[in-house]
Amino acid sequence: MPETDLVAEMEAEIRAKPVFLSDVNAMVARAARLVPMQDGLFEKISVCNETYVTRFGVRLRGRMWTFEGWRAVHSNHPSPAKGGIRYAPDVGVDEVEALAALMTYKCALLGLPFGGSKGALKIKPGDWNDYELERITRRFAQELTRQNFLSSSLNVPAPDVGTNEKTMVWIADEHRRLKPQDINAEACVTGKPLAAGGIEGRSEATGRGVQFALREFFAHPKDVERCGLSGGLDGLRVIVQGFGNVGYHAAKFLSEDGCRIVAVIEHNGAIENSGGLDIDALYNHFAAYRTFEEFAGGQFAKSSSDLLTTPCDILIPAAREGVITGENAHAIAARVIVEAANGPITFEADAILRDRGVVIIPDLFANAGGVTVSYFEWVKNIAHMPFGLMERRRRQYENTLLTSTLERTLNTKFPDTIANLGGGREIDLVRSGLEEKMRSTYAQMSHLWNNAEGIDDLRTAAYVIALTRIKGIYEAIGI
Ligand SMILES: NC(=O)c1ccc[n+]([C@@H]2O[C@H](COP(=O)([O-])OP(=O)(O)OC[C@H]3O[C@@H](n4cnc5c(N)ncnc54)[C@H](O)[C@@H]3O)[C@@H](O)[C@H]2O)c1
Repeated sequence: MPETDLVAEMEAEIRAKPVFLSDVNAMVARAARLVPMQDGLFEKISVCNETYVTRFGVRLRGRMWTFEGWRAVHSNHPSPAKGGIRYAPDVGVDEVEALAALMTYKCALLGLPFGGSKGALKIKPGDWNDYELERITRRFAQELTRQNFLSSSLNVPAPDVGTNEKTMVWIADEHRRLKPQDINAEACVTGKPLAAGGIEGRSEATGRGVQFALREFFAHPKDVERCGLSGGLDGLRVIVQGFGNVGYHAAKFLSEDGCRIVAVIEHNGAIENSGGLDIDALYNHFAAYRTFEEFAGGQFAKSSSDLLTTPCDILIPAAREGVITGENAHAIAARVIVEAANGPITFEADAILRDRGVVIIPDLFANAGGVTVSYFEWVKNIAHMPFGLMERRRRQYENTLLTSTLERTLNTKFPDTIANLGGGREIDLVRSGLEEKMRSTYAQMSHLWNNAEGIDDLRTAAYVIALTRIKGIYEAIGI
């Protein structure tokens, strides 16, 4: 390509992509003014500790291909650092560092014992078949292991945009081969398939968390009043952008709660139905054709970018960052925006929406279901025991303390039945554990929003809680 074309292309790329990291830092800084800290501590908290960049070659299709990847560790005040790995053709270091920073604040907000990290590989997954993706992923895992950016005690990735449980199990297997002496090697990554060290409910977890986040919001009538809505979720019109892991599960669970999913927006077109889309039928169609075109249950629209501003009650961006900007924020019709994606609203748009009374349920809370269930998976791997079994063992132990002969006999003869009845199945434990985390976290955020001076929105409330916890850790450690 001639050099002038290359420069024009780079300029277009910079214009097209807002500086995501500055948006995140500006939002955190707004909240940091409300958290008293010793001089210089906020700067230490907000910078990214280290970013590893790798360029490695893989021989495929008769030639050498060079791939570029990153793993950023924003913080490791508690270790391991935790955060997904993204495969996308337009990803860059700014995006990875911004996402790593969000992980720090998300884990602190939810009270999970992790620092923040994120990784990415510049690749279009659809250009490669499974065999090729496996070879590329294993090579990436070798680099991360070699540099200590992959390990159960230091740095634990998970799925994100363009990656899934297959990607995770390739990473885990490659790491295990390189570290055969590490009894916890399996816990070097979460989001694995159930048959290979995963946990029930991880693939649905982020969408499930979005559902729980909205349920909690609607369980607080005073909060709901602030955006001009009333009542519950039943019958509300929802638009979802992105129909991948997070968008699909969020749409599915919210339609089960009685919401009408009136539009789903993808990168190559959108589908609308004012009466509500059949999400499972849409999922099957999209899985088969990778487009909504010719789906019988709705009207297809080729141009999808302006659909974010279509009338609805709840808007759920679940694709990429920076989709609601200073340009379209004035025209958003939704009264509630749930940030299922990381960073979908720019700093500028955030201010416009707040002025307009739109309630934003912020990313560090709304999409925390994924990392919360990842935490359960990591604990399960480290403990080398499935949760169902842990629960049964606990009940067997309790049984020895039971006084009634009948209870003792039932517990001994039918331990599975009793464990299942009491929520001993892994999926029940995962769901109830997640629900409890989302409920207690929302209650703290809502309390600050309604009572603390200077906290006028849920995002600031979330960051104030996260920063207060992180500050407490730094002060306790003494550095
Ligand atoms: N997977 C998780 O557990 C998890 C956890 C927390 C946060 N997130 C965040 O949720 C978002 C989505 O992640 P995912 O795991 O669902 O990814 P995914 O790759 O499974 O799905 C993303 C979907 O968005 C679509 N998309 C991309 N650009 C788009 C655009 N401009 N307009 C409309 N659709 C577009 C893609 O075609 C794809 O179907 C990301 O921001 C990610 O960081 C994911």
